[in-house]
Amino acid sequence: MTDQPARPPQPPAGGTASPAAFSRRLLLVHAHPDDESINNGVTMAKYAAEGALVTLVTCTLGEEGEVIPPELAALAPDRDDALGPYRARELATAMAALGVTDHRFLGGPGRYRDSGMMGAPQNDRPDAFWQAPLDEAAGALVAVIREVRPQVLVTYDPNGGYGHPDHIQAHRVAMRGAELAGQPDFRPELGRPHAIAKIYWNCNPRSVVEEGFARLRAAGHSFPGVATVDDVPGVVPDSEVTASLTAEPAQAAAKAAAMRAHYTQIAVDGPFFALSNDLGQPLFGTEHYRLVHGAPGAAEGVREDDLFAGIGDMAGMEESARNEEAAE
Ligand SMILES: CC(=O)N[C@H]1[C@@H](O[C@@H]2[C@H](O)[C@H](O)[C@@H](O)[C@H](O)[C@H]2O)O[C@H](CO)[C@@H](O)[C@@H]1O
Ligand SMILES: [Zn+2]
Repeated sequence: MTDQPARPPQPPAGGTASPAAFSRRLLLVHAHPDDESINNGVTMAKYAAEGALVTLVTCTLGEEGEVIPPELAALAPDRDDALGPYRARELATAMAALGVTDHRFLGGPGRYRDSGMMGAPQNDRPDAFWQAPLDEAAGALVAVIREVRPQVLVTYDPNGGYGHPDHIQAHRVAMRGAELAGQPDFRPELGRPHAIAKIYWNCNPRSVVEEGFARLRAAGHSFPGVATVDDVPGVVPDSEVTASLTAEPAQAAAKAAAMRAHYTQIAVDGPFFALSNDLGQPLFGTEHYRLVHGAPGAAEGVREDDLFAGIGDMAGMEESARNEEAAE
């Protein structure tokens, strides 16, 4: 984008500059602290370094997670139930590693609680994200969308990647929020309507996942076991991938550092990692997407290498909208 500032707008101490100061604005909606780094660490680091506004909305604090380090076992939900605030701090550290300054919890920290894995009794807690009325939760996201006014939204596929209730609900809330944010008659007190130009779902091309496991099996690693292709979220035929972003060395390092920051959830060993199930899996330096809304910015059959591709002509419209806003 030729109108990128020479230096990205610098946020005021302890905060983020106004969204209007950024010509490119990316919004990501995730279920738990750690999902953003696992799925989009390279993407977030790339756009933050390029001066775009990267806004992360995390829907829960991850209160029902397992705890890897034995010395932190007391944080667990069936012990001190103190994992949520701890993971919020892990997330802040991960965001610093990625250079992201705008991260929020949907409805405020603790508004929606981690629902546990599908079928767990925690699914039925009244404060579980899985129980949240869709338009209530989507309304909280509309407030963010109308404030930030992103051109690009990233979230999960309808299965949440792997069927976790919070991931499925995060998908639903993200898609419903994008729909409602553009409707003038939906809660006008939340701000001017905003239509998001492009929406992507996270995915992993099967050939890349299979190659990653071949690397893992061939390499030495420290994990007690190895996951399978089916354990990786969002595996799709290669042909369904419409965008791929490959890390520069700095972004690969930032992603690994961000994943390490989620110390209670992730163990990183070079180009591999494991969750609390101790099953090694590849740490991907290229992140892949399916465009599900908006015009592709590359020719038919050619993968985009930039999620903002094709939005260039939107910049002028956004600029005039900002000028109008400033004149009001
Ligand atoms: C990556 C992700 O979405 N993690 C979730 C998930 O955690 C998994 C869960 O504890 C499972 O029982 C383990 O075998 C697996 O290793 C974990 O990754 O679900 C948690 C509870 O909802 C959630 O807090 C965590 O972020
Ligand atoms: Zn998750």
